[in-house]
Amino acid sequence: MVLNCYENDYEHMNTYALITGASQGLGKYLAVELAKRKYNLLLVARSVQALEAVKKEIVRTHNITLTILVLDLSAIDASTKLRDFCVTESLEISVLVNNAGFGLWGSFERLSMVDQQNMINLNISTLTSLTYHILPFLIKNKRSYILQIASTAAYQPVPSLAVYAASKAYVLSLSRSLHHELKSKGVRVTCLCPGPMETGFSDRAGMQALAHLTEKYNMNPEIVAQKAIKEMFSGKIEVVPGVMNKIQRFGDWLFPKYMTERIAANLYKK
Ligand SMILES: NC(=O)C1=CN([C@@H]2O[C@H](COP(=O)(O)OP(=O)(O)OC[C@H]3O[C@@H](n4cnc5c(N)ncnc54)[C@H](OP(=O)(O)O)[C@@H]3O)[C@@H](O)[C@H]2O)C=CC1
Ligand SMILES: CC(=O)[C@H](N)C(=O)O
Repeated sequence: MVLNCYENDYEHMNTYALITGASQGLGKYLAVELAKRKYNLLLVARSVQALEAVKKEIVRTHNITLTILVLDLSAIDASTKLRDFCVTESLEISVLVNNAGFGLWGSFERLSMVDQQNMINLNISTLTSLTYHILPFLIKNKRSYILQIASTAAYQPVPSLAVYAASKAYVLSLSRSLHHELKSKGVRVTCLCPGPMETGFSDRAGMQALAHLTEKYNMNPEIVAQKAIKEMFSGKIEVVPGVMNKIQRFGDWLFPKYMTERIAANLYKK
């Protein structure tokens, strides 16, 4: 298998890829793809057991250094704690993957504001502040990469996922701006906009009742991760994996917003 990036160029050897939300789901497979390319890994999530299991699985196959850090990234000081850990451990970071995130399914006024604020803290605030605080590590390298995880939900408002979809629209907008701002500094920014995947997302979002819908369009997160990392190293600004997701993206562009919003409202109605 030909792995793009720099398998013949050992500039990145001994540097780390920092991946948030790597204890399961998409983040775990993104970690595997970077381990294949001989990156050392710093994996961050809340569940120590799940992180330990991922570590055991990866180091069994790949000869890299893998460090885990248990941290609730929805906490306001999480990004500075993570930055301080990287300074204390003298980690050279050349890839940042802001993957940790979750959704909440339900009407805006009925969902808990505390839970929705936590989602904003993780999906928006920590993603932004971690990008800011890790940037100095990335700029030290000749080539570095940032992979931000948004969603196809970024392309249109989704009633019953109102704050979640808005958070992903923010991630997409921020990523596209930073792609241009940071190019001259040797930092390539890519935004991944996947559609539904077979992960723990739906359970956490409380979307079990929509299983008939999500399972119909679910993508394998391992396939999504392979596409995402390949396109990140090729410097692509925006990645929409899967034909159905590309069709949805085209439809969101082509049809009037009111029409696509009504379709989403009916699809995701709780
Ligand atoms: N699955 C899908 O249908 C889609 C998902 N996405 C996006 O993909 C990304 C990955 O989600 P996915 O893999 O699907 O979902 P999962 O729920 O399977 O994984 C989420 C990961 O994030 C971690 N995480 C969640 N909350 C926190 C927190 N407060 N602090 C630290 N880590 C946290 C979890 O670990 P732990 O619980 O141990 O903390 C886990 O490793 C998310 O940003 C999501 O929005 C986008 C489109 C579709
Ligand atoms: C809204 C979804 O079903 C999906 N999890 C996504 O984030 O696009």
